[in-house]
Amino acid sequence: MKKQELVQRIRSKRSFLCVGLDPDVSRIPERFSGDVLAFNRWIIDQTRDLCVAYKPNTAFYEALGLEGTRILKQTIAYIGNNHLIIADAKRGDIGNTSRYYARFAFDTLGADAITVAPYMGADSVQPFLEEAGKWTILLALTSNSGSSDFQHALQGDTGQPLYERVMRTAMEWGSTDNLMFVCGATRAERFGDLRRIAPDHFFLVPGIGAQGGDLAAVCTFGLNDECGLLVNSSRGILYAEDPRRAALDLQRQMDEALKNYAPKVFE
Ligand SMILES: O=c1ccn([C@@H]2O[C@H](COP(=O)(O)O)[C@@H](O)[C@H]2O)c(=O)[nH]1
Repeated sequence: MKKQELVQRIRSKRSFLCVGLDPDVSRIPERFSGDVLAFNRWIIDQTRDLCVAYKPNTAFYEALGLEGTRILKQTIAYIGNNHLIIADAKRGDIGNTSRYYARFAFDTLGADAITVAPYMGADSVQPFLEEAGKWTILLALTSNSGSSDFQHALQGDTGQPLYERVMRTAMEWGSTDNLMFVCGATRAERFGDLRRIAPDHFFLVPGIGAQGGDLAAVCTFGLNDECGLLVNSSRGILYAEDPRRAALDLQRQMDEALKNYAPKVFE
């Protein structure tokens, strides 16, 4: 899905919600009898009109063995072509291996985007960026507490935090049409800075809901004239008493935020 199409979908749905599909068999309602695919289909049916993206985290499927890969592929097929599908796999290896990670995510699974770790540098990220019409979503400032171990560390030569160096360097590898950044909602105080570094790139923002991130602050400082945000919620929707209601609450907050902070999206 091209950026213009994504922005058009955000505009018409008045939503930049990404629903995380992280099925935990021990938390799926009993009536599904552990049938993960049936649960995923139900969640998708409940949320289709309220979100613009789905993000299955591959860990939850890999843990189910061969059957998990089948479920993931069928889930992606069930979503269809009208949503951006992000394989949250946080890959990255020597170039030759990254090429096969890309092939798995884009060709075997049918995803539109994949999350990638930047640690191994340019040649580890390039094979993902080379895939025409696909998105690479690079970890910049993650939502977990351990993100301060490395990502905030100031770089001796420039005095920039590492996440800034990652973003500025990667912006030379990719463009606003094939590269996004993961920026955690639990780091909302940094969103002004993140937006200054990358004014025109989309950010994938996990960390609201179960991790306690601040959606309002993310929107205030993170929205740009094309929206520029995909905000993810996984457990906060999947295991809510009423998943549709939980998604609708978020969509309404997003609609308000777009009107207040990004009215140009509608022009
Ligand atoms: O910095 C990051 C990067 C990825 N994630 C992933 O997003 C979802 C969040 O799930 P919630 O249940 O909404 O907390 C999950 O798949 C994480 O692995 C992240 O949280 N932070």
